[in-house]
Amino acid sequence: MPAPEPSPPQSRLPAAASRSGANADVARILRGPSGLGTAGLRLARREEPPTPSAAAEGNPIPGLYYHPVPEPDPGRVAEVSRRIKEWALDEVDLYPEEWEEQFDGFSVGRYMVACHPDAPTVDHLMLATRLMVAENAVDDCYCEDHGGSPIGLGGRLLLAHTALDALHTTREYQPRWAESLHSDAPRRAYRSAMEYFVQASSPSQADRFRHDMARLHMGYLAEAAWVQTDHVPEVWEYLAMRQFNNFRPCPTITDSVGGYELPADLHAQPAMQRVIALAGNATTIVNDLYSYTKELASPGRHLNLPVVIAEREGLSDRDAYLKAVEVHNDLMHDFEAEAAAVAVALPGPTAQRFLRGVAAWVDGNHYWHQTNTFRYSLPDFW
Ligand SMILES: CC(C)=CCC/C(C)=C(\C)COP(=O)(O)OP(=O)(O)O
Ligand SMILES: [Mg+2]
Repeated sequence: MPAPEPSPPQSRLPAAASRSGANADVARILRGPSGLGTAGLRLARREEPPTPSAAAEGNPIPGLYYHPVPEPDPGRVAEVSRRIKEWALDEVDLYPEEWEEQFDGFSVGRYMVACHPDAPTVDHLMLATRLMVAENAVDDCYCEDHGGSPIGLGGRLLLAHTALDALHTTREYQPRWAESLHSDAPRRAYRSAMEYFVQASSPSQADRFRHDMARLHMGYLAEAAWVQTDHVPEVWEYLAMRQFNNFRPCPTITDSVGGYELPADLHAQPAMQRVIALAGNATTIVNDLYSYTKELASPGRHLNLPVVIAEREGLSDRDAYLKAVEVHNDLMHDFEAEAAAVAVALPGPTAQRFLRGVAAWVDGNHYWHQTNTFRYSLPDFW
């Protein structure tokens, strides 16, 4: 007899936000209350309503479900940008001069200020910014654009992971490991960014981050294995890989960056885990859609959702891209419905703030992808 099919994990919490008719609840819970006297309950630091800024460059993908954000505070962006460059050059010797334009074009200051509107200080924003830069250094130098390769990736990633999750070994071997953490830019960046993060977060928040980074590294390895064997996975298999090769480690530090802690037992609730996974998946498919033309232009076949749908489902490039937009939109709607249900089931202020922080990260991530015209451009499908 065939084994029963596992059912998809569903929230056991009250269905407070079924898709129809719940938009107002979702908006209130994820973006904060509106109305007289409620400004202090919202995440955004400034008083302006969250309307898209006239200054925002780049066009949103037609038909994409997303929420515009206010233009990130220019004073904060300038200060984070200044400090992150100082860290990259003076503390971790991150890149050679030739890469400066790309470092600047990445606009990590604008990215992190947009994603963390409730960070109490620039020091808090720097925690996220250093980690974001370090994560991209590992992706670029080990996996992709700047000398990366699937060959030998497992060994490189594992050793870099020890910059986040220390090696505990004998006196004889400990010094060689400690030295190794200074031996290339990705390891220097991971080590330093993690040191700052550990100092500012609780042991449980640091461990949550290590776990999310192990997930990320596992995702990189699956992608690399498929590249090595020129394998195009089925669409659901691709989505499984991309759930790990995913932005998840960024929204899940929203509480550390906000200067508070979501207790481990609330973070571990299956319904909260589902919300986090859906948010991470939606943000990562946003990357697949905005980086589509960049990845088409890169050497070899770069797997992303539209490419996999076209290949596996026999659709034209355009139809596959439009289907990928629908997949993203479904993930976003599910994220919002499940987050609203969790907010009802866990009504304490910390869980609510964490959920709003994750939603703010989702919206800021879309903003950054849309407006980063240095890095991304849309295909000509409309
Ligand atoms: C910041 C972070 C945790 C990144 C991990 C995974 C990752 C690099 C992405 C989700 C971005 O995807 P991709 O490698 O396709 O990036 P680009 O399209 O090259 O911007
Ligand atoms: Mg991409």
